[in-house]
Amino acid sequence: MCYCRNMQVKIYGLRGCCFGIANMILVKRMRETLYSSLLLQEISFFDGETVGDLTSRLGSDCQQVSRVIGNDLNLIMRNVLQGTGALIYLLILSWPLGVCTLVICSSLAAIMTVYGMYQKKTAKLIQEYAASANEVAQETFSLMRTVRVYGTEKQELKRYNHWLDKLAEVSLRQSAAYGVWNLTFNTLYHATQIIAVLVGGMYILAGHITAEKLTKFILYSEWLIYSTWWVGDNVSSLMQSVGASEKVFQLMDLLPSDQFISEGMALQKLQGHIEFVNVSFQYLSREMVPVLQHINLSVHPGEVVAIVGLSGSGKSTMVNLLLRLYEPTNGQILIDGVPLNELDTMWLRGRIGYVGQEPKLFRMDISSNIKYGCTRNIKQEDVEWAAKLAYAHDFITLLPNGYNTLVDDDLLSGGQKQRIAIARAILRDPTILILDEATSALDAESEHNVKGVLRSVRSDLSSRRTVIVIAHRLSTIQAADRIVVMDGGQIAEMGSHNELLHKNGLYARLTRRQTDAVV
Ligand SMILES: Nc1ncnc2c1ncn2[C@@H]1O[C@H](COP(=O)(O)OP(=O)(O)OP(=O)(O)O)[C@@H](O)[C@H]1O
Repeated sequence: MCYCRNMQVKIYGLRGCCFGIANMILVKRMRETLYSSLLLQEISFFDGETVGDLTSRLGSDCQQVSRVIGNDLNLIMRNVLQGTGALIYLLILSWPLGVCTLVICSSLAAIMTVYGMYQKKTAKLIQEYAASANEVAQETFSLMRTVRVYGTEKQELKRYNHWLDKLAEVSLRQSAAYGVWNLTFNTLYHATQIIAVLVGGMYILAGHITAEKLTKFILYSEWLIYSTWWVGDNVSSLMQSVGASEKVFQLMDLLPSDQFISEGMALQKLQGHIEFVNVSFQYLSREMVPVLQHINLSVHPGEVVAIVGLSGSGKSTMVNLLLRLYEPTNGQILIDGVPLNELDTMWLRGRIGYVGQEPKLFRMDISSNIKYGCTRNIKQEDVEWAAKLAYAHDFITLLPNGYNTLVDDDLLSGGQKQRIAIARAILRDPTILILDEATSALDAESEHNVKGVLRSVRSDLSSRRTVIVIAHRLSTIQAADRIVVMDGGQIAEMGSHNELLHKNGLYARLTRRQTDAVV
């Protein structure tokens, strides 16, 4: 008895250690999860997930993992040890009574296994429904203006309630299962006591055991059955945690991309020659739909190439492949004659400037947003120089704290955000510049001026930069050296503005439609 108590004290000490370790593991896991998410082999993992879902998982699922280690494992270990000690002692006291108790505990263990599996399933459902409800709430808040304008408040509330109802239903089932589990435990617990008193009483009358031994037996059998209950309770909680954390484990199991583990080649100087050689591609989430088919394109150093085409024809996907956010399914992309996957990705990305369709800014001050990702030593004058060239300096100086103003969602207009993103690209002084509808929110005059700046300004004046520009407003790309017209994931036409007009194909048709629309 005394030995068992000592053991209990030591195990309590173990619990403290487990909690300490668990907290360290929690922080480490959260860091690792974010890190592995950023270095994922396949960026498509995020395509089916909303950012909100992932961020909530990052916090709550990691906490679940930590709870498993800090609490459940520790309690399971403690109760298994206590239960085993009690069982050995019971068998020594009276083996027939010990075997009876063991049979009852085994039944309890079988029931708790089934219950544990059920808990795992419901925990997964609860996590999924809670994430879906979160997603609706997050979406509604971020699209508040659209909801108000279209008067869909009740509709959104209904959508949210749908997931909450599902959540309530599963939670109710979970509580009912817990009730049944407790009832079973109590029945078996009392059955043990009744058996012990009845059989034990008969044994005393027959003179096989003493009353003192029977009292000890009842106490130890109580200990054994409670240990079994605790193990069951903690196993089911462990299953619950495992079920809820499945997504995080899945994320941790993914391998980091080759781009980050293998050291690629860094060229002495990047010329900016880009070649797409028979490139085909489809997204993992829609494997049956070919997005790009047999693309062959060579962009010379210093050339300005515009990519145009109908919505969904694969223009942005070409850029995504060039930025190595995805790997081509077939064919390869060469930069200065070297396959993209043999180049040092970080080195290459440091020489590429990219301005996307709807630039999102970080919650940092304007200066930091302009300097973002620039590895050179940047002075405030450089930041202002880039902002002036991007026609952003004037509106920045009118902000309450100028370049130190913190950017939040509603502070800047779409065009202003684009100018900041353009200033960021100018400051990097890239050899290859990619503009994906980068000036769509600018007025015509600013767009014209900014484009001129983007093409010409290079600190190394001896070289021009290679520019790939995606645009829907065809009037803005007429001066490009070459225009590539995309249709259904293939290159339909290629040539200068005048050549394509003479061809009287898709480009000429698109140009006519835009001119008609203006008239
Ligand atoms: N992450 C993704 N997962 C699955 N399919 C995608 C993904 N991104 C794009 N697609 C699909 O790939 C096709 C090409 O998309 P892409 O964005 O490259 O077209 P785009 O020509 O740039 O269109 P837009 O001019 O409207 O920007 C579309 O059918 C689109 O639905």
